[in-house]
Amino acid sequence: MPARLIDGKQTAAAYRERVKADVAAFTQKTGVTPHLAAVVVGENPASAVYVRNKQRACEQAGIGSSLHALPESASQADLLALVQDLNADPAVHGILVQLPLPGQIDERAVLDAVAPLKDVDCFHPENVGLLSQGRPRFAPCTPAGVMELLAAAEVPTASARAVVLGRSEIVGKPMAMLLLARGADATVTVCHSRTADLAAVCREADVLIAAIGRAKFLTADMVKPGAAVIDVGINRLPDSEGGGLAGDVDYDAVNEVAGALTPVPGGVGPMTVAVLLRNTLTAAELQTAGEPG
Ligand SMILES: Nc1nc(=O)c2c([nH]1)NC[C@@H]1CN(c3ccc(C(=O)N[C@@H](CCC(=O)O)C(=O)O)cc3)C=[N+]21
Ligand SMILES: [Mg+2]
Repeated sequence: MPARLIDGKQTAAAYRERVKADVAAFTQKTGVTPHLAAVVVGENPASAVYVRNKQRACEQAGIGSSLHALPESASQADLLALVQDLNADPAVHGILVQLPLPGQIDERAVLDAVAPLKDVDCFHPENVGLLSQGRPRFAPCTPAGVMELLAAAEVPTASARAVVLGRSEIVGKPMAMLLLARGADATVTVCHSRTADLAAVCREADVLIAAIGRAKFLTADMVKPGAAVIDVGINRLPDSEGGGLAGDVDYDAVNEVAGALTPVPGGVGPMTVAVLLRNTLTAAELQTAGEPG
């Protein structure tokens, strides 16, 4: 019995329509157009695709965007100077420094330099702190996108055992925070590549979030029959395996065991972009006098 498809494209489209209406109302009231500055360093082809998707989504939502590209050889000082300029520019509300960065640059130092009120990724320690205290300024894009998908698919979290597979700063850890938050009330286990009996731990999950960055890693024997499985993976397969995009989930096999399942592409990815739009409006509201903080 195949799993129920959780359609990220459809959920993201409805979410983006709501953001578009809120942006229009904000701009109408304040005369301010929210603006996202995207910073890209080097020639990473995946980054170029994602940043282009984000800019297109901005335009469709009435949000301005600009692309700030530095060469692969850029120094950390060059990048920090650019971030400082964007921090100081009142016309820029959101700043997104597309990861990964080239090896000569310390990602943590750069992400720490983004003004907390413009940190639409929710990567800055201040914003991660607010998130962990249950009073988030911004929703971490991918984890909040996952929560929207669970809600849209009417997957209950309050009574659920949730297992997060992966402990990254971008997904795993903030994902656990959102599932634990009052209102979501899940009972959360975070596991990772060093977890013993990983398959047994994953099989305990009613809600299983795969975010480890390894193509088709989550196999059917790791899924409790009927569980909801959310695939955060965005792995580019080598041409020898047919190329294209694969998730962290072995989709065809898990599809026969799970109760609900997100596809890759068409699942979490579009939601990540949609939440980024919401965060950019939030940033504009926070930085526009007279708007509720
Ligand atoms: N500062 C920063 N913030 C990020 O949020 C961030 C980042 N760096 N670096 C890379 C990852 C990856 N990421 C994706 C966003 C959208 C799709 C997306 O739209 N995916 C489409 C398919 C797109 C395609 O065709 O490749 C889908 O899954 O349906 C994927 C991946 C955000 N990231
Ligand atoms: Mg690096």
